Amino acid sequence: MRIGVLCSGGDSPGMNAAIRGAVLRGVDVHGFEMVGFMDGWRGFHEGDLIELDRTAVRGLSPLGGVVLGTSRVPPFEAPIGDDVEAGLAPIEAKMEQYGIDAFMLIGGNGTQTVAQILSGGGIPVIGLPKTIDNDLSGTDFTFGFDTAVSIAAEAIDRLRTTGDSHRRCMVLEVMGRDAGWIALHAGMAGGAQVSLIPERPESIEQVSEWVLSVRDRGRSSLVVVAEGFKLKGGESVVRDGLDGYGRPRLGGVAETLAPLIEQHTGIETRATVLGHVQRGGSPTAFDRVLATRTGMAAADAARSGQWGTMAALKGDRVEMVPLEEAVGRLKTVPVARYEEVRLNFG
Ligand SMILES: Nc1ncnc2c1ncn2[C@@H]1O[C@H](COP(=O)(O)OP(=O)(O)OP(=O)(O)O)[C@@H](O)[C@H]1O
Ligand SMILES: O=P(O)(O)OC[C@H]1O[C@](O)(CO)[C@@H](O)[C@@H]1O
Ligand SMILES: [Mg+2]
Repeated sequence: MRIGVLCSGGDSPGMNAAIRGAVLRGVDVHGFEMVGFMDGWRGFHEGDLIELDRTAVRGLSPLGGVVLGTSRVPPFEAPIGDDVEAGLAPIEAKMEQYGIDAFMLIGGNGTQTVAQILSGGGIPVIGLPKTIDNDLSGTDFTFGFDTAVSIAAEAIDRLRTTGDSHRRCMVLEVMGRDAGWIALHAGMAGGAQVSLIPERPESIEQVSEWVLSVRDRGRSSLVVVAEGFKLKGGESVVRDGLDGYGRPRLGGVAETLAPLIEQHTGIETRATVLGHVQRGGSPTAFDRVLATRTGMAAADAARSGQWGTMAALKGDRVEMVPLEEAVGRLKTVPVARYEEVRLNFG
């Protein structure tokens, strides 16, 4: 069997370790041939691919980013309509040209949606979940999330000392387009006084009240905010331009929030946007292990013909779940998880 590996969506620390895990198990143990398409579907469309063998994946586990590259280039020339067979014909023709029998698709919700479309059309595919946002359903944690949280928690620690020295309120913006997992976990790890998430709008009056109560206790506030957070009655803060998939680019909510907090509290406030720093660099040991196990489980699933599934973390086990479990709805922060931290805001 010859398997094509392809990454799409934003990168996520651990993708290299996942590729290595899949190749070590797939090529060396199961005797597959494996190839990697460069820059996601671009490489597939243009025939830009490399052989993946033990040498190709040497030393990859600690490396951030992804050696194959990733992109949001669309897989299909046009939206797949009712005639799925016709819609997938160009992909099947290319698979034949490259001698590919199956895919391993590494990506988030969008990528796994594509995996499901391919699988629905009879193309053998296995999904490997990644996203720093941890918003993919069907799995407990995605690799990359732990790394992003560690980086964000360190940023909180650092902002804290300068904020305390100047008696300022510091606002840190982290990623999280639709789900506030990074803000929630980094805020908890760093002891943030307020964590704001996309799932739960708050009013500026409420945020200011928390910041003032911290000041009244003689402390300075650290507010962590997910990029997708909206003030009550407000909209997401967007930057100019669209991402590769045509969605507005988020970012800048901290810069909107900081002057408002300053205005409402009279406390000097500064904003920091952590941005892509939280997606870069070496994965944590946790993410390396999770990613390697994900890759190995995907190779085992290919060996046993479990197509149309995704390698998911369930408790301490990596199990194959149907792609339907992963797509369709995002894994957002449950109300109870937010409420338990909100009780201590301020
Ligand atoms: N419903 C869909 N139909 C066709 N193609 C899709 C669909 N959803 C996503 N895609 C394609 O898959 C690519 C990857 O999806 P997306 O950009 O959402 O990244 P992702 O895998 O969800 O990762 P991230 O966590 O970075 O969002 C998109 O850029 C797009 O080309
Ligand atoms: O700048 P890019 O690569 O489009 O990605 C930004 C997006 O990626 C994500 O981290 C998801 O991977 C979102 O939280 C964020 O909006
Ligand atoms: Mg997505």
